[in-house]
Amino acid sequence: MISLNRYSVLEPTTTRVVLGVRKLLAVMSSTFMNGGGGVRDLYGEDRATEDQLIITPWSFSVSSGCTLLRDPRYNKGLAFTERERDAHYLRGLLPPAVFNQELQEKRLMHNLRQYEVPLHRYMAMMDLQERNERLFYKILIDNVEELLPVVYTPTVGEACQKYGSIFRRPQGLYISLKEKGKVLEVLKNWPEKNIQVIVVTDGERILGLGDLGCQGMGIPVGKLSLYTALGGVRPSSCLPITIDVGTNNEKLLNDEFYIGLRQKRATGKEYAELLDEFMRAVKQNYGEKVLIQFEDFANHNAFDLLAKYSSSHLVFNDDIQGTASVVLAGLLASLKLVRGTLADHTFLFLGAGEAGTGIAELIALEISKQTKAPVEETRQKIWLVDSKGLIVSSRLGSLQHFKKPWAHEHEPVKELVDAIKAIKPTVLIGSSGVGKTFTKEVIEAMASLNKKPLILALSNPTSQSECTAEEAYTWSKGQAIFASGSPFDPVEYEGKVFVPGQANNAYIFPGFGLGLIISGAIRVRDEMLLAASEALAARVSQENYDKGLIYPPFSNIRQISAHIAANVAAKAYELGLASHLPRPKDLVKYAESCMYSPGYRNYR
Ligand SMILES: NC(=O)C1=CN([C@@H]2O[C@H](COP(=O)(O)OP(=O)(O)OC[C@H]3O[C@@H](n4cnc5c(N)ncnc54)[C@H](OP(=O)(O)O)[C@@H]3O)[C@@H](O)[C@H]2O)C=CC1
Ligand SMILES: CC(=O)C(=O)O
Ligand SMILES: [Mg+2]
Repeated sequence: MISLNRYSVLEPTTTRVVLGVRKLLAVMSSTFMNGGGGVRDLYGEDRATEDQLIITPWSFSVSSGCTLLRDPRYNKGLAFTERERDAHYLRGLLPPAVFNQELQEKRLMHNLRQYEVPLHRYMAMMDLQERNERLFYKILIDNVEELLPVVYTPTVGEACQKYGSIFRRPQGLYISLKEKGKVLEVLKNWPEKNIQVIVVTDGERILGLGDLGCQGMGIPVGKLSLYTALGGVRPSSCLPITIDVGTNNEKLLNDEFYIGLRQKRATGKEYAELLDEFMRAVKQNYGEKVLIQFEDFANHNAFDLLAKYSSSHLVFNDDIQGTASVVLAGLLASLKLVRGTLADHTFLFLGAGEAGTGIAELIALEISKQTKAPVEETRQKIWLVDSKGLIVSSRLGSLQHFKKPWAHEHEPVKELVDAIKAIKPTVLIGSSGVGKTFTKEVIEAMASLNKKPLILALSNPTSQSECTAEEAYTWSKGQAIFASGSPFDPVEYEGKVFVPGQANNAYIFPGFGLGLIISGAIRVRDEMLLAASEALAARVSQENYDKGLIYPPFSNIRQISAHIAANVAAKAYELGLASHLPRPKDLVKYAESCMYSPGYRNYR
């Protein structure tokens, strides 16, 4: 198998065929000139580059034998055929049996199900990803509903909390303050050159678990595995990154197994400079069309980073924009169950941060689009409560900028339940990161005001959910339409089975990103988020509605992602932001055809 290896690790015993010296030197020099920019000398032959250092000498080699078995991208384990075992020097390195991929999948799923501790399943999945990438994605795609809670929320939250203890092999790129001034060089250490999506965190707001510093790496790794499994983006073009500027988490700072910088978080100029260097280096190394997804930054940085880079880079904040799009989709779908239009509803949020205000703004934009009323007017039916109570105009002077548009005229209200009584919302959305805040009194208040209250408990992981599915259905006496950020099992209440939906941005970002990639989009616009919501809402079937669901099951997610991608791409073409021309006629088919397929390939 031809793979790109570091020149320094080439050994005659592990690499049987090395390309000719001339070609090797040429490849070594290729594209890896120092990033002064300007000169694109692929083979290090121009006078203009003769004084530049080769930062990373790469070489092509042909993997066989143990090297092949240890290369997760090409390893097939026991699925190597007799012919492949002969041709690739594998004889004796594998036991005699040949298992096809389906049998491997069956065996692995059987083994995974033996683990009773979710974290052990997570670790087994990560081991598989590092051992046999195609098998990892095949079992994730084929068993998505069972494995999503393992590689994603809630288990990924626990994995991040214990990342230092369970750390085996590094996944993704770590860029810390130590690398300030050298970020481009760090990017060049990553072996893949054709990167299409980067998910980056600084670890400060990991799910609802707070500051986990460098251990937040589990989130970009998990999100990108969903980009591939759910959205079909090739794993080789995905790059997880953690920016380590320290942590204010004392527990981690005192933990001997903590893997990050042992210092308090850098802020202000020092933080901004590292982030800016990173953003410039990404564009320089991967070009204009690489998608940078910001994930789990604290809100005091998240809004500013998005605003600062949205006009110069292809950036997307999943917590603000992806969450908004998924919730709007659920609301649009719910109109089949509660009737009326979006404009007929009144919305109350517990939590006015990235998720809360992001969702609020997209709802306001959609109502404005539907009714032609100005967005300043459509915001009036949307209310938010933060840790200090209802956001009202008398608080304007002390509010963060992203809360100001929601400061409506009203007397101050401290408690959520009192806000419900005063505002009389039809929809209650939890985005506070604080568990158990939708108390019995809260749910009962919603049920007393509405025949079918819509209750979304978005906070992750499960421990931070505002209420459980069982609480929502029982306390509302079966009236609630309920969905949550982390999954809950179906609930039986008075002889009826209620199936809760999962309102999680995982429905949106994989298809959204694919849509940007296939159209060659260069910027993200709100209209694309609305297009994604509409595509997702349209995938909810009558059968789903009959069960009280406002989201389709994840089992169809690849098809759903293709429709989301097609709608997003169509919008990119319409807005003149697409660069892949001509526009494919059938965007759904085109999106499907671009999706990564994890089946093993035959080796000659
Ligand atoms: N389901 C999904 O797809 C997604 C879920 N989430 C989840 O949403 C949660 C919040 O994320 P995010 O918006 O980014 O976080 P932020 O930190 O940006 O916002 C949290 C908000 O909750 C408020 N808050 C905190 N404690 C309380 C309380 N006791 N009562 C009322 N309000 C409170 C904060 O108030 P103040 O401003 O006063 O501090 C702040 O406004 C997390 O758990 C995250 O996992 C996030 C993205 C996607
Ligand atoms: C789902 C997600 O992005 C979050 O909880 O932060
Ligand atoms: Mg997130």
